[in-house]
Amino acid sequence: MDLTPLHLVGGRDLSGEIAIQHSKNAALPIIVASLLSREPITLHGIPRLSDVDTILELMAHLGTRAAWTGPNSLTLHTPEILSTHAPYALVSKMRASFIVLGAILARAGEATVSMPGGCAWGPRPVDQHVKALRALGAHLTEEGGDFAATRAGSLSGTFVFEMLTVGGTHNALLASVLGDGVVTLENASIDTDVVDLVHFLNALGAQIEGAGTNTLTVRGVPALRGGEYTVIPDRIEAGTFMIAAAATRSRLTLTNVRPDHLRAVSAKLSEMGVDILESGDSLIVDARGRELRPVNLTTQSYPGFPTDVQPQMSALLATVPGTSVVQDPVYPDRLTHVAELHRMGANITVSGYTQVIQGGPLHAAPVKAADLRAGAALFIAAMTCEGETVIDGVQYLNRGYERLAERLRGIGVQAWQPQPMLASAMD
Ligand SMILES: CC(=O)N[C@H]1[C@@H](OP(=O)(O)OP(=O)(O)OC[C@H]2O[C@@H](n3ccc(=O)[nH]c3=O)[C@H](O)[C@@H]2O)O[C@H](CO)[C@@H](O)[C@@H]1O
Ligand SMILES: C=C(OP(=O)(O)O)C(=O)O
Repeated sequence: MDLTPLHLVGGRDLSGEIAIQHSKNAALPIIVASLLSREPITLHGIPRLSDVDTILELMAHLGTRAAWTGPNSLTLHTPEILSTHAPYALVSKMRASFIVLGAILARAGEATVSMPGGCAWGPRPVDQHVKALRALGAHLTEEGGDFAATRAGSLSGTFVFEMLTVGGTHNALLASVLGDGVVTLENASIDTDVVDLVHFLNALGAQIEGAGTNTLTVRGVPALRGGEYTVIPDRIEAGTFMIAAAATRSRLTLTNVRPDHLRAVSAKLSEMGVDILESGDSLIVDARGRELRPVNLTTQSYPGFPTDVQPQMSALLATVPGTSVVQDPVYPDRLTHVAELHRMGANITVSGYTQVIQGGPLHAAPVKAADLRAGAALFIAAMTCEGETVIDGVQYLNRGYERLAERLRGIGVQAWQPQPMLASAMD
């Protein structure tokens, strides 16, 4: 994937239509869940992202044969688990890979998985993953940076999560699907990515009830069959482009969206004065000629305002005259966008997990993304500036946004990644 910096000249309206990719954060656990079946599985709507390449590298190590059978269609087949060890070099690249623990444990009866690394914005504990698996009967030890898990028989029993955790719910579900026990997960996440994972697993023959509620009941089954499944649209990418339309005071049509997954973002943009029109699986965002109002927001688990859209919203609010207050208690240190937005003239004061934002015009500057959604905040800010912004750290954008420069050009943004000159061409 192209790692050269993203150049963007802003100050122009967005226009037309953008087809939103399918969900990265639903696709990754579904790809991992394919480990539970010995039979081939075809997935549609898999975004071509570096995170997908990373998880496939780990899966290849575990024994999965993967083949792209269409631009966004992937066939996965794991007839045997060849290794029950997910090493540091592969797990540390991406936190989502930690859920292979539950999947390998279910399929092979034992698993050793390296602790996931912390993220650019701070610690992200996995204590709930570990407590859940232990409460359901797995034996877990921690040594040398690895978690080693074994199970004597099928997992069973009840676990009550201490907070809503998407990854923790994924891991506990994956560990519980095979066998003959009954597992009840209480205070489970109702996130769209958990619901999509349950729909996928049930399509392969799992027996999970309660998707979309806080209580999930898993009745173990002896095996999962193969099958075909299409992943849901990416609500975080959709939220990003809705905010981009608002920031540039444009009218933009988003296709391949689930408007019902975007209600918290839509409500905040409406409160600011943006018109949002839902029509089937499309959404029209219209901010033309609007004087947007500042707002306050606090992130929450789904269906609340998503932390994954907080940096983008902070960038938008940095352009809206008046005072906005943004709080991110889900990830209190998710603030790497702030210093970079300062370079573009933003007035943001941070205290704990609270940003107090005094909006006003921004200006182009060289900036660097230190994580995925901070990168999105920067390209949104750049769209509002006359002049050329150069965004470094494109490897983070490649984690979550498919063919970004090309798709930005499709909606009227001047965006490009200059190709480095080959040595031979410079002779
Ligand atoms: C690949 C993927 O899908 N990533 C998403 C997933 O991450 P991830 O699944 O890692 O996030 P969680 O839902 O687990 O985290 C929610 C909150 O619970 C806390 N927590 C979580 C687990 C745990 O064992 N102990 C604990 O304290 C976290 O610190 C956080 O404050 O959901 C996050 C919250 O919507 C999103 O920002 C990420 O983009
Ligand atoms: C934070 C994200 O992903 P991850 O949990 O993999 O870091 C994200 O998608 O915004």
